[in-house]
Amino acid sequence: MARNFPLERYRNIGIIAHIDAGKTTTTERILFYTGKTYRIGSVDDGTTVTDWMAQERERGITIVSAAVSAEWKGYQINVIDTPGHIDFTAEVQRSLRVLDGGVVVFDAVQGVEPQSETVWRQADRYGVPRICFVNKMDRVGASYDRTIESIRHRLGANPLPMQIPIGSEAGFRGAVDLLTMQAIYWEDEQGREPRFAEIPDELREEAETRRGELVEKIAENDDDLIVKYLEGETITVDELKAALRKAVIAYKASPVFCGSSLRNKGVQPVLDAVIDYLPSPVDIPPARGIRPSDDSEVECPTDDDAPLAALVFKIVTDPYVGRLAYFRVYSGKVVQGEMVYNSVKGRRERIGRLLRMYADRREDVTEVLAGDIGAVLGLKESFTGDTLCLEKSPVVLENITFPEPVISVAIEPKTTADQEKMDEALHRLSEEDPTFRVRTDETTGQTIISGMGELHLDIIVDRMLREFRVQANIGRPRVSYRETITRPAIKVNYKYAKQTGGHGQYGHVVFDMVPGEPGSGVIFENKIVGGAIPREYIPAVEKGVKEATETGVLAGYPVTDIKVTLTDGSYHEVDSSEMAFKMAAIFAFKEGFQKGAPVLLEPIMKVEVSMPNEYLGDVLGQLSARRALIEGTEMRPANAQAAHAQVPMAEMFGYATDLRSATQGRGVFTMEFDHYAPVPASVAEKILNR
Ligand SMILES: Nc1nc2c(ncn2[C@@H]2O[C@H](COP(=O)(O)OP(=O)(O)OP(=O)(O)O)[C@@H](O)[C@H]2O)c(=O)[nH]1
Repeated sequence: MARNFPLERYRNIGIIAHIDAGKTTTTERILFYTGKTYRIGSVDDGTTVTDWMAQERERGITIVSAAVSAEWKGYQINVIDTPGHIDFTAEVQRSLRVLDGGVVVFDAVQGVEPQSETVWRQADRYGVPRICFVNKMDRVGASYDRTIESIRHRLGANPLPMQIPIGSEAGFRGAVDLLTMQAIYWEDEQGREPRFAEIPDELREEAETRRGELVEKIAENDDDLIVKYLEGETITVDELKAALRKAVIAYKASPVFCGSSLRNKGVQPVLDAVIDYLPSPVDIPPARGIRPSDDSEVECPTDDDAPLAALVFKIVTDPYVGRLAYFRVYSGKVVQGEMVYNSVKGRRERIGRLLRMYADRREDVTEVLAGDIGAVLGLKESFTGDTLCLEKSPVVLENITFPEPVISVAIEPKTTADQEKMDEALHRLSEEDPTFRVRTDETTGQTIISGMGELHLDIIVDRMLREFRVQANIGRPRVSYRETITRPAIKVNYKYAKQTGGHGQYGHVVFDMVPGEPGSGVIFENKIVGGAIPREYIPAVEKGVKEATETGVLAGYPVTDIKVTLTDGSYHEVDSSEMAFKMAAIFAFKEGFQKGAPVLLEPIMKVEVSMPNEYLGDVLGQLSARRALIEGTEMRPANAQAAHAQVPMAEMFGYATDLRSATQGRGVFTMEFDHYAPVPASVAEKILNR
């Protein structure tokens, strides 16, 4: 099958924003103007297309990144929806991983907000070129210039204003395009037919000055243009666009546009800018992967004829269609009916029905080519982060790293008859969401779910009810503590020997256990030389270690940041078994752990609170009472202050309510996991006594 469009005419983009900046409304308008939806959706009526999940509609929050395809002026634009709420940064991360460019939406009243900073930094990390859209120009207090200033100062970015607004607040009517020096007005109700006109007299001088500044800034980035500029030669609009495109793709500049999605103004120039300035899959460096046989690095060129390399970035369990895996093809093609190889799981899978998702329909396709995004039904073993490739030429694309869940709650079905249904529902939800985990507490037999915050777990419980019809009670949220050792335990020696009737059980291991780097998890290494323990028993020893780390010795929390090295041991010709070696490993681990001066670790969150000036004292007081380490404060526009702090997760429950009452509802905060740190002794004692 030929491509719908040449590869240079693909754009894989995300609409990135902090909560409530208008991402969903803007996405809606994009889908509307690109002609794939037949009426304008509205977040406030709960009729949007991308917010298809019921509770998203109710809460007005976009949770799931659906990938939707659209067409604009002969280009294919794949829009990957990204969530704005901090509890879902894992969703943001995994979508950023497969995007080639982003449209960052700002609220013209609020300017840069804490969450815009978080996602902006993440976009830096994943190397996503961006254009900016200053939305909500119709609101009272909207300011295009102040928003651009905050992009420059707070994000340290290089924003280039491409327009100036015409009219403001309720009188906002259109914009002056500083490249073409034309005025654009949106006058019809749906904003479908922008009217182009002369620049109004009162804006002409400002437009001239700002065009001069813009041309200089663009020319600065291009050796040929700067010469022309300095020599006073005319530079054409096409030359300016070409130079700006290069600068955007090299992360040197971000063009800025203005509008009001809700009032149907200003969206088409953003679509034009997506085409003009954001990269196609061939403009970005090829993806890199690892050859599993020898760990060598391989390049995955954007080429349909190269061996397949595709990344699964999203699993959605659709109650009607089934399990849908969204993937991005880097090299080669995914073909319906063919076998592919999941190199992370080491499994073969058959590609079932292949779909391209539009806002209002699904389209069956026979193949998805390099640089494109698709969805497949029927994969059984493949999850978010897995690579699909060819068995004869396996490759593992760089996996997506997700933060560890920081809170957990016990959950039980309202009726015991629902237990099985609940287990199934939780299992499926955890497949979709790598930051959501399910486990059974060994001592109480309770089902424990863990996630990134209270809202995250609320939504899981809500989805269980709606999509799987399981009612559940949940307990009080608890912090996900961890356990580790602080001192090495060398030559821990354990001999597991049992004589039961005829056959005996014999396994003997010697371990060195040392504290690991923060964030290193559990590492097992086999250093036995010679045949102290036959090779076939080593996996059983490793399994025993892994099992022992699942429930720690101090208070049953998972163990982390520890390195276990198997150095010696012995076996018995007749009585040794895998079981015996596993048991020996479990007992040795427990013994060594006690010797290693074990401590409890707690998750420490990076918290940023912003509020009007007059509440700063109260906010800092509240934070200090919550064991916060205040890192600093800074002035924000419009008489606001921001406080940065590190606060133990345990102290953050109920913070939203406290902050609201201390600031008369005007303070907002964001938090994200930062690191694990030892719990102070006095606090640890209380937790251990519980
Ligand atoms: N006045 C005004 N309000 C807008 C505009 N765009 C969006 N809104 C409103 O702002 C609110 C948030 O808009 P959404 O589109 O849901 O924002 P979002 O960023 O997608 O939020 P999440 O999906 O929850 O992350 C809604 O009530 C919109 O109606 C605009 O241009 N002007």
